[in-house]
Amino acid sequence: MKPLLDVRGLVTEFPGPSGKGLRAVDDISFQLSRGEVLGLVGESGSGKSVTGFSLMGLIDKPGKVTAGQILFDGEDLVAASPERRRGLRGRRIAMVFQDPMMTLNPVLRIGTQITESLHAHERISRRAARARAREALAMVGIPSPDERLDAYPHEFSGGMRQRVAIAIAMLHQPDLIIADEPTTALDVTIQAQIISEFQKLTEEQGTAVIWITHDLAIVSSLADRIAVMYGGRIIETGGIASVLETPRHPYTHGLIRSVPSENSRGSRLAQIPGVTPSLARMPDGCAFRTRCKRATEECHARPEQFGTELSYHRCFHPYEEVYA
Ligand SMILES: Nc1ncnc2c1ncn2[C@@H]1O[C@H](COP(=O)(O)OP(=O)(O)OP(=O)(O)O)[C@@H](O)[C@H]1O
Repeated sequence: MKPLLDVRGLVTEFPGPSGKGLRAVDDISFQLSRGEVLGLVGESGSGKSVTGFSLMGLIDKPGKVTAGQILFDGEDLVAASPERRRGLRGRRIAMVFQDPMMTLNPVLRIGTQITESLHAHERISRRAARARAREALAMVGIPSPDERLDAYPHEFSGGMRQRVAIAIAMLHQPDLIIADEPTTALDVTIQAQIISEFQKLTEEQGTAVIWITHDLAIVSSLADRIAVMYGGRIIETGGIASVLETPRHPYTHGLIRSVPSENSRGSRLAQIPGVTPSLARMPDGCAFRTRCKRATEECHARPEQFGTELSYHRCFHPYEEVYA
C-alpha cells in the first residue's frame, strides 16, 4: 500500500557565515504509513525540529528546502504552491509545538480561536462551530468546556493550554500530526496524562504521528518505529524494539546508554559525552566519527545507506566490532 508520507532525499539549508548553505537537514529519507507513529530522536541540534518544520512548509526565509521530495498521499509538497500548503496545514497535517503559545493567540478567547480554525477549512454555521469547539475541549479533558470557551489562554495552566493546542490540532481529524516535544515543558505527571490521552485520541482517529523528542522512554512507550538523527542525517532507523534492543550505530548505542540529564521538569534529555560539531564544522564522511571511539580511516568516506529503506544504518563497522 502507498505510504501516507514518503520523504525522499530531503535537504533543508540555512545560509552559513561564508554564504555557503549549511545543511540542517541533510538528505533524509523515510516513510510513514497511515496510523503509524514514528519517534524522531537525537541530541539537541540534530535537525529534528527543522525536519518537522520542513514537512509543515514552515521554514522561515532565508532557510529553504533545497532538494528532495515530500510525497504526502502521493502529492509532492516541495513542489506545491504556498496556497496549497496553507490549505493542507491544520486540516490534513497539523503540528503541536513544545510551547502551546505557538498555536494560541494570547488576545483571543479560546472558543473564538477554535471556531476560527473551523471556519478556515469548513463551511459551518456559528452555532455548529461553537458546539464543535465545546466537543473539542471535552475530548482533550478540559473540565467545564462550555465556560472555558470564553477564557483567554493565560487563564489556563500550562498543561491545559497544551491540551487546547492538541484539540486544535485534532479538530479536522488530520492524517498526520507532527508533535515537537509537546510535553517537555510540563511536569512529569502532567506529561504522562497528556501523552496517554494524545495516544488514545490519535489511535481512535487513525492519525499518523511523528513524535519529536529527546526522551527515549517516551518513544519506547508510544512509537512503532524510530529514526535517529545526528548532524541533520538519519543515521539509523527501524522498528522500535529492534533499534532500542540492538542498536546498529554507535551513536544510537551511546544515546541509549547515556545517563539522561533531566531538565527542571523531569524530562530526560539525551546527550552523550563529547561536543556536537556545529553545522559549519560537521565532518565529512560519517558525521559522528569525531566523537566515536571506533572511528577508523574508512569513516572519512560518507557511508552509503544500506539495508532496506525501513531498516538501515550507516556505520561501516560490523555490529560485533562496534560492541566488542
Ligand atoms: N532559523 C535558523 N537559522 C539558522 N540555523 C538554524 C535555524 N533553525 C535551526 N537552525 C540550525 O539547524 C540545526 C538543527 O536545529 P533543530 O532545531 O532542528 O535541532 P533539534 O534536533 O530540534 O534540537 P532541539 O532538540 O534542541 O530542539 C541547528 O544547528 C540549528 O542551529
